[in-house]
Amino acid sequence: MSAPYFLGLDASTQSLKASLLSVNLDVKSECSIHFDTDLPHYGTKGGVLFGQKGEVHSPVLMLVEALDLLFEKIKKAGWDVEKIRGVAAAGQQHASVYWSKSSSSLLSSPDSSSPLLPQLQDAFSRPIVPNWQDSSTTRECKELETAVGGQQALAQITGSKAHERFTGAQIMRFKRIDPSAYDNTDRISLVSSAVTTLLCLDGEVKGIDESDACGMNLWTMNREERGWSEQLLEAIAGKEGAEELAKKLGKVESDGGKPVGRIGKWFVERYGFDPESLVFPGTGDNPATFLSLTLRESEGLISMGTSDVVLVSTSNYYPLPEHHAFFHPAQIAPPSSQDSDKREGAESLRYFNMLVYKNGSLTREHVRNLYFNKSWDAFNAAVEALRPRSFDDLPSRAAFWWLLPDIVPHNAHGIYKYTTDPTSGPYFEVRNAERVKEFSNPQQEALAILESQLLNYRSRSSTILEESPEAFPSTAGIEISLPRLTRVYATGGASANRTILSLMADVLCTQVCKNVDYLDGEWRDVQWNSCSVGVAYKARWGWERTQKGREWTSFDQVIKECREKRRKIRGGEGESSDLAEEGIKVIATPGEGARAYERRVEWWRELEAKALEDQKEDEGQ
Ligand SMILES: Nc1ncnc2c1ncn2[C@@H]1O[C@H](COP(=O)(O)OP(=O)(O)O)[C@@H](O)[C@H]1O
Ligand SMILES: O=C(CO)[C@@H](O)[C@H](O)COP(=O)(O)O
Repeated sequence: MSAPYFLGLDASTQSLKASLLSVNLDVKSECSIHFDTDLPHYGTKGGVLFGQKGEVHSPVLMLVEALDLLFEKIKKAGWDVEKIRGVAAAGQQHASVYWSKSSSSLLSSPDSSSPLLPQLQDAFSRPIVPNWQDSSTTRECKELETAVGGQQALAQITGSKAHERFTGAQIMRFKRIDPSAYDNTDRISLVSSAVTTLLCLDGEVKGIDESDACGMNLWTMNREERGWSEQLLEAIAGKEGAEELAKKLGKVESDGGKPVGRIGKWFVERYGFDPESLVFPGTGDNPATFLSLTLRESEGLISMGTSDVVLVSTSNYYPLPEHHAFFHPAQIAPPSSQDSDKREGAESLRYFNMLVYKNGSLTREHVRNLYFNKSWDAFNAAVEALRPRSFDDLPSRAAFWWLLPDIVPHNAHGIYKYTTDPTSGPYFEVRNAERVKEFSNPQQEALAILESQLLNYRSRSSTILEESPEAFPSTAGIEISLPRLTRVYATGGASANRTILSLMADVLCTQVCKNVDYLDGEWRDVQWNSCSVGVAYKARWGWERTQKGREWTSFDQVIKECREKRRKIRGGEGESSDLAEEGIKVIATPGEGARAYERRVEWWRELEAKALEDQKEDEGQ
């Protein structure tokens, strides 16, 4: 038998992507369908349509048609699909898909001579998929929090306070505005489990993955009684409807490496897939990205795409209203209340925590365009000219650029810039901060936005790590006052910028790494999509566990073994002290400037509080 391949899909807001990986996790090929341009007849912008009162959604049939097009494209590109032994899907988090009562028969044996789109027209009870940008459910969020005793209580149960985009509030609103369509709904999926269902096409709507379920405000994360929260089901569907809602939500997959089926006959007959190819539970886009870098305890991932997302790996459950707590997406977890198996190889529960910022790349781009003639080179030169280089070089300006109302801090909105005088002493410095419209030198604008964003990630990740002893050790002789991430992995478009990554190493006082590939004799930043690759890693892990004697092998172990094999294949070429491990390069380490930033976290926190006070005052006027 030839070496197996693995396939990862990523159904994100703007596109459907696929990555094909070798058995040692080399990315062989990628392709994608872009909703706006490849499927223009749906009229989406950025993959979505905007409705009334904060509604943001996309047509569910667009996802089905995208799947049809994606596999046609894969066929044209000549991918060796017959070698694929494992498949898994990632999907935008929180967004939900509603299956009709006839879905099960429509999903059981589609005709392989025809695409899926015409065959699944009646498979859905709701024509739209509410998108994560939807903000129409403020009323429902309040009701969910009230039902359990407030924000902190809901975060304690489900890992997050109520959020408009989370699925619980979305289902509650759907039931309120269209009760008959809700009644006609047989099952509710997340996007990841809907795509998993479409990969199996065996008549069964597949269970939601437990890590992805944490983005619903419905799943009890408490160690002893992990399961759908009765209290929250009742808040949504009433006492009489709670059981039915639990049925609609179905089973939750708590072992992300256990097959949920085989690739559908439709794929075998139409495209030549091997009928033995296994399908593993799908997961959310963020959990999938988390897997592409195999984070250890207290390490972090900072993704700088359209939005900035900070993920922190922890072994303790630490829910707070400002961030989201999720289960690790690839662990052999102890069984939940829904599981009947025993799991001798179960690991202790692991988590990751997530902070999501709407003001990421687009906001940085805005500052670059405003002051640096749309040039990242000019922006970077300004940062390099002014950045702190010693213990005493304390920043004396801060800029909060909340062009969009942000998620963290909740609803922070506006532009707030301050200068302070470090010689005036800690007590007076922030009190006497001067609010300015612009800094005296435009160079300061570049450094100020980056410092504020990075100090934000430094400050809030340290709060998440308060109970992690690993996060305290000093680094490079720099004395640490707050717990810190022991390593950061950077991904997303802005991670191409070495100046940003170098400043990140100083402000977060830690090593910054990236995924790299060895190509034509040198290590280069990878160009692949972390999310579909991360979920293909999961399929690779799950497949390994189907091999003799490997049933309880952990995800981290399998990835480590694959990396080791790749190193051997490289045969000693490209060995370098910059490699943190195979395929992971250290891009930046904290320099002298870190000593200055280490003294500025508290100062920044006070300035952020001041900016929020000023926002309140401005809005009151
Ligand atoms: N050299 C650079 N420096 C800073 N930001 C950059 C650079 N190159 C690209 N970006 C930013 O990356 C963003 C796109 O990131 P990407 O990860 O592709 O986003 P998404 O996956 O959310 O569409 C752009 O908005 C751009 O501002
Ligand atoms: O809402 C969140 C996380 O809570 C977003 O991170 C979405 O999960 C983003 O999906 P894509 O834009 O990548 O499709």
